[in-house]
Amino acid sequence: MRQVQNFIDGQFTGSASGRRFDKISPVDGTTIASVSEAGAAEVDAAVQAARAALHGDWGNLTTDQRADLLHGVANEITRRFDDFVAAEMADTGQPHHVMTHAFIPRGAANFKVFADVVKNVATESFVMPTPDGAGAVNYAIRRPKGVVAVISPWNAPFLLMTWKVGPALACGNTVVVKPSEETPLTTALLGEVMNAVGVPKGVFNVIHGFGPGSAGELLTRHKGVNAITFTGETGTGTAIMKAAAEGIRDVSFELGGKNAGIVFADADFDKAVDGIFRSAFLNTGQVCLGTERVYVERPLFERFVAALKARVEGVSFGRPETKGTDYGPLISAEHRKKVLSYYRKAVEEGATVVTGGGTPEVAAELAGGHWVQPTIWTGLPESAAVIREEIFGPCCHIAPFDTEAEVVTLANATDYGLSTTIWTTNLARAHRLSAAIEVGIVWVNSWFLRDLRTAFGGSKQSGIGREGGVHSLEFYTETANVCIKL
Ligand SMILES: NC(=O)c1ccc[n+]([C@@H]2O[C@H](COP(=O)([O-])OP(=O)(O)OC[C@H]3O[C@@H](n4cnc5c(N)ncnc54)[C@H](O)[C@@H]3O)[C@@H](O)[C@H]2O)c1
Ligand SMILES: O=C/C=C/C=C(\O)C(=O)O
Repeated sequence: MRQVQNFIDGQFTGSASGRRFDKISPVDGTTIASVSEAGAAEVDAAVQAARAALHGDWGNLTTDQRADLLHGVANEITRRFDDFVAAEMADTGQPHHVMTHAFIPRGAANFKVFADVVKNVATESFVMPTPDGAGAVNYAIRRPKGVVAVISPWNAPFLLMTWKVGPALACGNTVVVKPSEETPLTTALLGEVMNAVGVPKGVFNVIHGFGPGSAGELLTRHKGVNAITFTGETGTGTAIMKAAAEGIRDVSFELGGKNAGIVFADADFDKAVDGIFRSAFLNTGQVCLGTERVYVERPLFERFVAALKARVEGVSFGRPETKGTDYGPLISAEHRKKVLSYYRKAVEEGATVVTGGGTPEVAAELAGGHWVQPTIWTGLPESAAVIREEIFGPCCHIAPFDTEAEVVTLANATDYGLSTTIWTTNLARAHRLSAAIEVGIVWVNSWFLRDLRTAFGGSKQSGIGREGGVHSLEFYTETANVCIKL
């Protein structure tokens, strides 16, 4: 049985309490690892180690030396690519191609891009006149914020954790990471990489456990934490923001979504079907940027529903490492129960179930896994629960629309504001809609294309702040202005 330990001050360690929890395979329900649950002693040791590193070897490095180390981390991740793929497949049950083409390559990229941003982005300066005519010069300096708590979710664990750790370390901070209890493996593996590359001890720390009353809450309430970056459910964000208020700690939140996919009759039909299929069903629908509300211009509606149904019914379930598997399980029995409750609710509210709606036939050896059918609904009113609430599963509702104004109103009728995907060959219309839909991220004739230099984050209940490129510097550093009289 794989033993997963906390990683504190460069050492893998258990916990004073000896408490451990099981990591269950989403694929077949077997126990695949035993994980140490960090308590108050371990959380405090991790924060103290991070603090010491700030004032030790790490804090004494130049920006270029730090950037070189982070490029070394990226290179070591690449060298151990297969280890990270295997660990993340074990953690999530998601197919091999999802790991190799989408999620794991971003681990190295998230370190590389910010190592380069901190070296190449200028800080501002202004020369001002003064009454004596000699003038004064102002220039900005950036300092690390200090010890940053990183709390990450289970749906793309390595991508999402390194999306925060990369810029935090590039800016000179140190981190204490609390990965999701559902997916501890790749974050633990990154500790091995940090040691192998020679990142000073205490810079990168990992504590495992749960949220309320466990490592997550202990970390966010720890007075030695200077800032908190969190990705997860909106409700959890509320709890963490309350904890951050004690001691006035800055937060960066990437939260839930209920994203609209909009398909106009003039869209490239095959690309739109493929794009909506990916955005609704990739990672078994467990993608915050994914589409759960699809709106199709009426002349195309019937044809589009039939085409998406055919795509969905062609997926193959199976073990992630099995060649040809293109569809995995949900992360946990609890999440499966939640998604199936929405499947029932949709029928109670009068949905037409175009396909799916239940549990698929899988091989007997997989029967203990957290499998659900990919599902498409039509015929519901916009007030229906599956159209209002984030399900975070492989399902979407498709509704027809007639005018641009109508579909903008439909898309914006949500408390969330994360992302949208628009399919049309009329680019004037694409620009108009991109400005009108109240989200942080708009994709036109594409989905999940990511330039890591761009602003990334959600509006309304989907988040606070933007990360990406220079936007990450705004959160992971404190900017000071120096004014010198000439
Ligand atoms: N906006 C984005 O970029 C983005 C990306 C991925 C996932 N998400 C969202 O994340 C959710 C799915 O992930 P999840 O189920 O892991 O989210 P979650 O909120 O249940 O948990 C996320 C992390 O927070 C920890 N946590 C929970 N309660 C806590 C507390 N009170 N104090 C401190 N830590 C606490 C958990 O242990 C976990 O590590 C979905 O809502 C999805 O939309 C958003
Ligand atoms: O499930 C949500 C995926 C979020 C993706 C990112 O945060 C990213 O691409 O940086």
